[in-house]
Amino acid sequence: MIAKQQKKLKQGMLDNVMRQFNYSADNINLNPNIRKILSITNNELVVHFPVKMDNGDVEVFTGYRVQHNNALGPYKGGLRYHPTVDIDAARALAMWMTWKTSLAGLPYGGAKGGIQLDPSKYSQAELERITRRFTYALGDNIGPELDIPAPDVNTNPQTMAWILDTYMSTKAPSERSKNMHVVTGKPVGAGGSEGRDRATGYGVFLSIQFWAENKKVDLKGKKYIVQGFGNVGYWTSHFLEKEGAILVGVQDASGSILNENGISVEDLYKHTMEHKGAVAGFTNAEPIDKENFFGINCDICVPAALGNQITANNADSIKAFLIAEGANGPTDVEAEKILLDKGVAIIPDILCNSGGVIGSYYEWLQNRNGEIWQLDEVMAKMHKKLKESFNKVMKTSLDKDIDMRTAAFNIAIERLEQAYVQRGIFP
Ligand SMILES: NC(=O)C1=CN([C@@H]2O[C@H](COP(=O)(O)OP(=O)(O)OC[C@H]3O[C@@H](n4cnc5c(N)ncnc54)[C@H](O)[C@@H]3O)[C@@H](O)[C@H]2O)C=CC1
Ligand SMILES: O=C(O)CCC(=O)C(=O)O
Repeated sequence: MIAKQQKKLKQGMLDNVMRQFNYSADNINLNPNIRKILSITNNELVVHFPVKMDNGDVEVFTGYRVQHNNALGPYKGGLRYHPTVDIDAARALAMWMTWKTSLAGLPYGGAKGGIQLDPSKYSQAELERITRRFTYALGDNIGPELDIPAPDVNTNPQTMAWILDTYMSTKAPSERSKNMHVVTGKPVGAGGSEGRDRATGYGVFLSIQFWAENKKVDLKGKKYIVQGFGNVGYWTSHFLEKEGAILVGVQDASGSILNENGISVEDLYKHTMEHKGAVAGFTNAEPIDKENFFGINCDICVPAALGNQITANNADSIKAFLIAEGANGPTDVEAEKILLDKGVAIIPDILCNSGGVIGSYYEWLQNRNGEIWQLDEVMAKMHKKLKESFNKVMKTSLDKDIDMRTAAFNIAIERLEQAYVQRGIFP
């Protein structure tokens, strides 16, 4: 079952990001030499490392870190713990990171990685040992000015704190404090930044709000569904609810639920905290079949789980007029064609979920400069930065009469092209 799902995600995500890239490269007539460079990853690290389990047995795990491109700055991107993590998934996700950091105007490149495992099968103590061993195995292939990991699916501030602690333990005492920015998304008490916890969801919410302002749509009373109720799904829902939008459906790994009259975001969050993160069993909503989730009657759809969730198989059933991609790569190329033909707008992942890496950048800057910023400062900076990105994408989309994903890719790739040309690699 896992092997089957893995195959589907693996083939889909890399194929998807390459098709998106090539479409945009054709659209901007990208320098063919730069197309060659950007089509392939710079470095790929696969590590196998043994870890002692609670019962005394040893298990060997496989971890990945793919560094796609660093033309604009150090590699940056999350670590995912999931059975579907493999080399192609890491390649695809690393590539999306390069476009995302470029679009956001950050001094970063793109990377991604993780471990192929189902974390629900391991105790907290085992996850700590797995993370520490993985960090040792990565060694100096990560570093505060080289490659800076962050949280992704099934990793969190605690995971980042273990990585930081392990990485620091490999450095001389006098060097340790200089390495605080080797990871972002840390707990605030361990060098993290105020606001990084909500950064991605806040960015998804702001993207929806900017889009709504642009199209003169009032978010109050609009119905929305969310796939994934983890970090991104929860915080997006939190901000949308505050704006008066109504959550009517949620799907996560445990099941799918519906209440056309509205689901309280905070009540559902409380339920998930008491049920190992699962939405299943929430009493103020009814369970529905997994297959019917994307067809729920709503205005806005927020995929905030895994890649390739909206495909040619379900795109036609979508009733929403707006898809805001909280996840990376949730919509495949075939589905996107169907949706655009139907007049559905899509705020693409590399814009929509870029609040996360923008929040990470602020954490990295604070660590690097010995500063501590207040929450309102971080949120205000994030708002300004996201608005700039959003406006650029919207303007390009309207001026050139292209969809928002192509506009976002064009801006991101042109910035990279300019960097290569100005550095004189192709005189
Ligand atoms: N955490 C971050 O800062 C960022 C995350 N993202 C992307 O957002 C997405 C979600 O990430 P997080 O919220 O951080 O992860 P998370 O681990 O906090 O939550 C993941 C959620 O997805 C659900 N899920 C897993 N498999 C599923 C399936 N087959 N069907 C339906 N739901 C499923 C889980 O039950 C959980 O609710 C990922 O695509 C990630 O790459 C993007 C930018 C930044
Ligand atoms: O915060 C970061 O550095 C990257 C987060 C991430 O993995 C993503 O944006 O997909």
